[in-house]
Amino acid sequence: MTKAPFRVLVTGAAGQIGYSIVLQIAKGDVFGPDQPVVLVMLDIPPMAAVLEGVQMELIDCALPTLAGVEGVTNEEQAFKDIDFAFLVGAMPRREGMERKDLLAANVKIFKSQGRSLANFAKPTVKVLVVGNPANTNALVCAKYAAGKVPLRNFSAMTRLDHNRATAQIALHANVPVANVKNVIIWGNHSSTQFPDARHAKVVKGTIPLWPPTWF
Ligand SMILES: NC(=O)C1=CN([C@@H]2O[C@H](COP(=O)(O)OP(=O)(O)OC[C@H]3O[C@@H](n4cnc5c(N)ncnc54)[C@H](O)[C@@H]3O)[C@@H](O)[C@H]2O)C=CC1
Ligand SMILES: O=C([O-])CC(=O)C(=O)O
Repeated sequence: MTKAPFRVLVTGAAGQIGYSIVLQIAKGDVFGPDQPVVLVMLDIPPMAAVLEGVQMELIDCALPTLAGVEGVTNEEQAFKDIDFAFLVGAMPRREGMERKDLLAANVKIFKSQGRSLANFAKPTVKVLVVGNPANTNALVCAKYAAGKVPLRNFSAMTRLDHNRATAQIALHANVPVANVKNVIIWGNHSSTQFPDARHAKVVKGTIPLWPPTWF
């Protein structure tokens, strides 16, 4: 591979989501089969041994797109010269909680990581915030990285809401999900989210099928 590797950070790499996305990034599903990546995985110090296990598993896969894999527990090393950041590491909801109930625990993580983006990352870094409440954390992170990393480089992961709405329409209409188009999601990745199916297009065989009777 002739391209220079991207340095890609995944935080919370020892957790549920982090563990499932690192392989997809490492094997070329995200940046393409001819783009090498150096994967940098950050977690908190008590998770160092788990992180080392994840690192060993990735090395054992002998993936041609994986130019290097580092497991670290401090932000300076993690954010140094990165091109992309997947900010997953944060507390998840427990029973009875709303995503906004995670603010107290999680906002401080994204303040600190915003500062680390400003201090250590490439100014061209692109950042996807997954840790909840994702939209608020993305805003906090962007605010603390301001002056170094432009606001437009930050996204919050709300795609899941769009996928869920599309999949539910497909289930109700009894069609493959590929037959559902133009679903829109408004609002936050929270209880204020609004799946908007008014402009959706659903096709069964060759027959347009919208709105169905149950809508
Ligand atoms: N935006 C979205 O669509 C979704 C967001 N989420 C959110 O993603 C986050 C992670 O979820 P899971 O992987 O299921 O949780 P998890 O608890 O399995 O993993 C979280 C990991 O983050 C680590 N961590 C905690 N503080 C950290 C810090 N300061 N720096 C680096 N790592 C840190 C933990 O040690 C743990 O390994 C949660 O906030 C969850 O609510 C979950 C699903 C969908
Ligand atoms: O529900 C949660 O807490 C995790 C999440 O964001 C989702 O699955 O949409």
